[in-house]
Amino acid sequence: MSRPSAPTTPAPDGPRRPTDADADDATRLDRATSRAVRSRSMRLLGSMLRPRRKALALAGVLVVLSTLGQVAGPWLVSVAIDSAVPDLMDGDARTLTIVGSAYLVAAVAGGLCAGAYVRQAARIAQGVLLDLRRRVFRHTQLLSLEFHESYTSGRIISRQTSDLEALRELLDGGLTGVVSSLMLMIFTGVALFLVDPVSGLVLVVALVPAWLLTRWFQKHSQLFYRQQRTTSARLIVKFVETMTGMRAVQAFRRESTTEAEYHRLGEEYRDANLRIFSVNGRYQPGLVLIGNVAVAAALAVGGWRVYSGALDVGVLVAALLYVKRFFQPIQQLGMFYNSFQSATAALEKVSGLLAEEPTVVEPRRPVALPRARGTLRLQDVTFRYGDGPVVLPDLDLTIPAGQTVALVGTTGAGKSTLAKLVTRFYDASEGRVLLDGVDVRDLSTTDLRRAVVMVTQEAYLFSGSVRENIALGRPGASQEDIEAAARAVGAHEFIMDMPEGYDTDVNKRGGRVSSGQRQLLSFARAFLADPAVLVLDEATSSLDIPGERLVQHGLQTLLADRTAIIIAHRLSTVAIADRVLVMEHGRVVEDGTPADLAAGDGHYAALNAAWQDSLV
Ligand SMILES: Nc1ncnc2c1ncn2[C@@H]1O[C@H](COP(=O)(O)OP(=O)(O)OP(=O)(O)O)[C@@H](O)[C@H]1O
Repeated sequence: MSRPSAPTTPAPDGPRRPTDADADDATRLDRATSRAVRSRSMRLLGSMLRPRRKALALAGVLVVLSTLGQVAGPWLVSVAIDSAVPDLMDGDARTLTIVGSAYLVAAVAGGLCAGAYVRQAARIAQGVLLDLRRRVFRHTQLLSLEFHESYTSGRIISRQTSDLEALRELLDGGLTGVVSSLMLMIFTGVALFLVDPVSGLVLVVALVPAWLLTRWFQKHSQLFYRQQRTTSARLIVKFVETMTGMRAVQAFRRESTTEAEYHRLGEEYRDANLRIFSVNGRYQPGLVLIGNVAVAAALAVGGWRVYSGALDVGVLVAALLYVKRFFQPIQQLGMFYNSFQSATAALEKVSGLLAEEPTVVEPRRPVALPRARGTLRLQDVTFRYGDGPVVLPDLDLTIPAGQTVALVGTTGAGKSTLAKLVTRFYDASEGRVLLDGVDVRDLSTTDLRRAVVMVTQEAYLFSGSVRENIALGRPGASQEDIEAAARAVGAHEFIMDMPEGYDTDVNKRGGRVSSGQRQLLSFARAFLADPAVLVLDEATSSLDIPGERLVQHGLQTLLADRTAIIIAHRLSTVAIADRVLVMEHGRVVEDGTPADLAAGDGHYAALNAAWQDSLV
């Protein structure tokens, strides 16, 4: 695992780092957090735009040229009215020809530049989005298990889907429009002051209420947009959780409860949207009104000045056109503000995700361990999840190379936690985990994952063929090696019975495998990986007797010649172990061979007796 190249955010001033979770769950952030979150988003934006400086500069030139083309229009109209038409009346058509041609050239050149600007901006926007999409994916994969166990998959999904979608909406259309609108306003304002400063002053006066209205809108809509994103994320989380847990939902008749919760979240989402429309509904007509009043005022003042001979009619027409044009982009900006707000909130969340750092970090100078033998030592290990209670208190344990250890114990005793420490999905809070005398924190991830392989209970199969799924154990393995691994664990026969043998797609009809077969495939994968240490969380699902025998046989082959830690749920598995560790509240309370412990009068003896009874 390499360090993420995406920018990570140093902790801003303040008691604690604002995490994505904060932005996700709270719609009202305090000032300091809100500022930190915003500057984090800006840094992310900057890091994406910086490499595109040249392309941005070109887009800037194009938008300026296209705006100049547009702004020239009213001025040329004033020249036409005040000079070209009188000249024509005197029999001289040259001025009108020149002004008419200039108008045409400005319109055509402005149009061409506007088109080129839109294409250039789209190229930049699509590049930024692709970049961000890749970063989010890469970064999420790099984050440690601790993050994935606390951050629900629904929330990660909404980062990659609806949040990136909100950014796409802004970048695709909104931002291009915002920039050209702003340009148009600036250039129109300057042009107005140049042709008629008095009308310019009317505009400045009208800007005061427009500014106040915009501030009011910003203040109110910001909160509502954040609510919109939060409620939409909750809706997605609920949906994903329900769909992924469909078996449990149906088995426990939770349909009506989940439906009621989903309905409630849907209503919250609708209400957030309605609140947004309510402020939008006041802001936009308000701006239109201010714009129209400004035009009327400029017309009244200008008309009076024309009457008194202080202003030419052409200049008044140009000034009115400019005032009208000035307010058009403000309305557009108001509309873009919508997608801008969503995108800002989305960027805050995405930047929060990217600011998360892996808790299990790759060593700077790894100790090489190309061929591990498999001696494990947990030296004075204490472990707690985050700030939670101690789960493993001061554990000291040595497992010699080649030994098969079965972990048994009550639920919540810490068996899976121990497995997660040995595989370094988590680091010990205190003490050390050593593999062949080397602290696992000093091993490169490549060496560690080659030496220690974990087979999880769910025996996850990826979409693709059976062959590809087994080959994950050792990428690049030959067909012979894959088959040999499948034969060794007893999976070859059922694979050959599948419609396309090793090429059968595990997700297609006919490729569906039973839970026992799934386990055998994951054994074959682990066999192919050939690790020095195997950590196995045995599936709890009850297999039928032939199924169990098949799995048991495969397991024995898999365990030969390597160190193994098995979280054992079956008596047959414990029986093949060299040693049994009984755990309770994070401590090893019994340690011995299965036979010795069974003969004693401790926990294991009782458990063993219960197992034996269940077989009768
Ligand atoms: N990701 C986690 N975050 C916080 N606490 C956790 C986490 N995973 C487990 N725990 C807690 O740690 C303790 C030990 O859990 P662990 O999963 O290791 O037990 P276990 O012996 O494997 O149980 P089981 O047989 O039910 O799987 C439990 O109290 C559990 O609540």
